[in-house]
Amino acid sequence: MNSLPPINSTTTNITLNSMDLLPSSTPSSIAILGGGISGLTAAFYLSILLPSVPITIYESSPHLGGFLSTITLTLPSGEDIQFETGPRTLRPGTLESLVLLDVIQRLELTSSLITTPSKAPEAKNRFIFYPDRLNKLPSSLWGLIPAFFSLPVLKGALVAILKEPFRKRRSLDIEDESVASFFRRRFGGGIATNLVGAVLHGIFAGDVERLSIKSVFPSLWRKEGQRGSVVRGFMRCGEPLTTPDQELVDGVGEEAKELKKRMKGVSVLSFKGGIEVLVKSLERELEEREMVTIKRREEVRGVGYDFVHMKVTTSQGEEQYSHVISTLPARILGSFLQLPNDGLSQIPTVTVLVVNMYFSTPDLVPKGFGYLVPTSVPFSNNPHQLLGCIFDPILPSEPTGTKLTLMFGGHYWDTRTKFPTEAEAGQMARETVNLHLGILEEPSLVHVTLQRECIPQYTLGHEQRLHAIRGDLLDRFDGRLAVAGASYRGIGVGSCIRWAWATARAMARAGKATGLETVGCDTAGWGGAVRV
Ligand SMILES: C=Cc1c2[nH]c(c1C)Cc1[nH]c(c(CCC(=O)O)c1C)Cc1[nH]c(c(C)c1CCC(=O)O)Cc1[nH]c(c(C)c1C=C)C2
Repeated sequence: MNSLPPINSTTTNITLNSMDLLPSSTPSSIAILGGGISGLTAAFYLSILLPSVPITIYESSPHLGGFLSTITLTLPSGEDIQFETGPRTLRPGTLESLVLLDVIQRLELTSSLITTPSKAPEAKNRFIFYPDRLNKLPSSLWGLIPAFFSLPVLKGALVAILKEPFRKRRSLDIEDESVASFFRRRFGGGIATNLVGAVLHGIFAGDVERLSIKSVFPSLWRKEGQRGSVVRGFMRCGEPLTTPDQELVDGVGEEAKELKKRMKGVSVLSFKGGIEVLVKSLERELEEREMVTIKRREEVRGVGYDFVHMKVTTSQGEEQYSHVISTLPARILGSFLQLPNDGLSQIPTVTVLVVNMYFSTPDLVPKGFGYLVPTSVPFSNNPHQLLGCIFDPILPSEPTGTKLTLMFGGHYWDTRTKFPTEAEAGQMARETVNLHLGILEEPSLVHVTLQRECIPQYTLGHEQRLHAIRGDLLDRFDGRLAVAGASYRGIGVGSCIRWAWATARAMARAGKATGLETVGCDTAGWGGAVRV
């Protein structure tokens, strides 16, 4: 199963800039902090690359997988309905999905895949609720022209796009900017608040006025910098792959590239049995590896370095390792590292309230992926601060009906300390589907999950913060402590897997890493080019 060759020597030709000045130390024992998808992926690849090195995963909860969780509820009739309470789909179209596909084929999960073609209504029909109704977004270039004239949410957008190439390019002293300010400067206010604000609800559950264009849409920022215009930048194709992306393409197995070719025309992936299948397979695989130990219900409380060993303090005691990879949320790691520039503590997160509902009547919503609600919708039309609603597919094993997942809160609840109870959340969801979709029927099943601090926010200055964190980690830990996870370089499952793989590889090959080696380098990510 493992076509990735193990590493049995410290001599590698990897380029790590300032890291090259540090003495290399071959990992002899590695701790992974956090058993979410990033921690599991890092452990998975380390156990392949360094098969004789002991690896210990620390997870504070009894379950692995973090926010990835599939649940099954039973109707009074005895039939089961499956819900996802967190991320549910994986995107095979991005360059970084190569690592996800590498994991999938190594775990022999290809036969469990469920694929949704890009042309299927469930993938291509996306809606924005604005100001009091669903606006179906165009799914093709041809559909765009009539949509400019008929959709309230696209009012003024055509003129804004035509004018964009003639707008002044940004001044050289702007180092970063909020997404809203960037779009206002390039396209005017309407697109920024209505369209882009909604899209950021559907990715970061975040505030378009606070998120950083440079970290959230790096390719748009780059296009303006290089071509003076986003629209002109899009007209230029065929840019060469950047170094981190080339390393990605070169680093994954041929089978993953083959699988990627088979995924042409696929919009999203999931698994029969839900997204948790990925977690369970990784867990099973790691449990079978003699050198891997998984410590559940063991909370990490501190990390130290005495210039010889890394020390991990947990709720159960203290252990020594040669190297550590932290996949804990940046703020938690920051609270016990207290680095001089304190960059870790400045990466905030938002809380999202997820309500899953099942109604026994089918087709209560149009065919599609779901809808998003921008901040510009009047309060009276979105009193409970819904961010968006997913129209979940009914599985072949399930009775006919309508399945919805509503997501509330996010940045709207930044200053809240008290969140709705289960009963209040259920009521909020009922009132919202009534107001937005005209659904009056009582749901047969309702499930509420408060995902506390689940999505990191790449706010203004995020990239500078990452530079500072990299410097602090090198100064303090000599490349023995590296970071991975959603806090840094991409919040989706695919990004978490890509960067955990990259960090594990850097640590295994060079014996020193921060996980932030390529900060500042262009990468395709989910916001950029899609090529293999
Ligand atoms: C309403 C809230 C949310 C919805 N999804 C997420 C939230 C917070 C989380 C999320 N969605 C995307 C990502 C990026 C990584 C990935 O897994 O691909 C994350 C963390 C993907 C995404 N979802 C939407 C867009 C435009 C994107 C970017 C990639 C793409 O174009 O596919 C739109 C969207 N998200 C939600 C809905 C209801 C929706 C559109 C109708 C839910």
